[in-house]
Amino acid sequence: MTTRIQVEVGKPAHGGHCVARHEGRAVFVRDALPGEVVVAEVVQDDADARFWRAETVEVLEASPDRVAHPWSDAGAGGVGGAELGHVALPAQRRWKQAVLEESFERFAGIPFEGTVHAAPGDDAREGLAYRTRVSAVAGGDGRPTMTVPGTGERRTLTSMPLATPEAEAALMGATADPGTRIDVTATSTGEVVVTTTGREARRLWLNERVEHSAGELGYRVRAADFWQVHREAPRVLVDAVMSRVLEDGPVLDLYSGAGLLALPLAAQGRPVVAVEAADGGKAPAALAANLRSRPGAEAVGDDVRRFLVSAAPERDWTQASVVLDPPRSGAKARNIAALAALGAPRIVYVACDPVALARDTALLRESGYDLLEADAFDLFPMTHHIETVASFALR
Ligand SMILES: C[S@@+](CC[C@H](N)C(=O)[O-])C[C@H]1O[C@@H](n2cnc3c(N)ncnc32)[C@H](O)[C@@H]1O
Repeated sequence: MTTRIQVEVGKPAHGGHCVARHEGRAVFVRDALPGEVVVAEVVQDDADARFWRAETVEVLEASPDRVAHPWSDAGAGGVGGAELGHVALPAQRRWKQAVLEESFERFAGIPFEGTVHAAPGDDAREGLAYRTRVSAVAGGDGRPTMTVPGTGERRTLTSMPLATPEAEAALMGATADPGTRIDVTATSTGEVVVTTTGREARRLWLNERVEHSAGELGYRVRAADFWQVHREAPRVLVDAVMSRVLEDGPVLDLYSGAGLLALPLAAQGRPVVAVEAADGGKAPAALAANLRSRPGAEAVGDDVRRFLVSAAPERDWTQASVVLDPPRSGAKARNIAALAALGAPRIVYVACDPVALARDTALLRESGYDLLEADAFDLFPMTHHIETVASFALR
């Protein structure tokens, strides 16, 4: 039997839901907006649970920020991947601003004073047509499907409007053996590829171009390599990092992927050490390819933790800028401690998770760094994700 409750919806929480209260218990409600009154179906109603999760099934009093979901396959009861589609685009940014402010207040103990900026062109495209990478799983008839959150049910896609038109067309035209993952990559140079195995994706070399404030750069990237998803993200993040590192001196780029952030710094002729573990400790192929012709730039295939405690202390980083772009879980205590021990005067932290950033901010502050500023970029419209760039100075 399912439990339905009527709740007044409170503020947004990290993860794409809003907080409500029911009989003294916190309930995380999806597909709702702050200030709304909704009927929600509880999806986890364990009597002992500290909090419940619930899905909106009826909106009794709608927020003025509620809009029709732009993707017919998603929204309440539909596939995941666009959990803020029912929220007007400016209100999505206010939502993310509120999450950042709360994360900093709770986990960093200081206010978040930045702003959530739209990526260039997103307002004109209404927050759609931005993803250059999309993935799905082939259903029973071979066509692309995505999962309905919390159910495990797979639905065949009829469209994917978050993707660029080229990526959407490739995804919708793709078929594969049932159960196979389908990955679409549409590069900035017009290449569009569909891969269905990791082996194939590791063999397929592609070309990206990034036009940033200080010039234009070409990158070699395999379909399997990490590359920023939003069509404008490479440019936005390169500019954000370049304006925050020290004007000169060496750079240590940790979690460097294919070298998106390392290459423009190496192109300035400064010594760059870039560390990436994607190729399992072997030379990271894309990173090495992108830094090959840059004297003074080094591509290191290693785990960041291992590098920080073994190779890094043998060098002098006291004039260096560290660029840190960890996965969603953040850098965490042991990495922050090892990093702080290097004594680099500047750290530029690119974060895809506001709570992880706020926790790491607290750790950096305890380890002798001051937060200079932090600013945010809405590089994942229609979702709860947000990219934040923060800079820290050694006290
Ligand atoms: C968020 S991506 C950033 C990549 C790059 N800075 C960019 O913007 O394209 C994080 C990268 O860290 C790598 N990574 C994750 N855990 C790692 C670890 N423990 N050591 C080294 N690299 C790691 C991943 O393979 C991924 O390429």
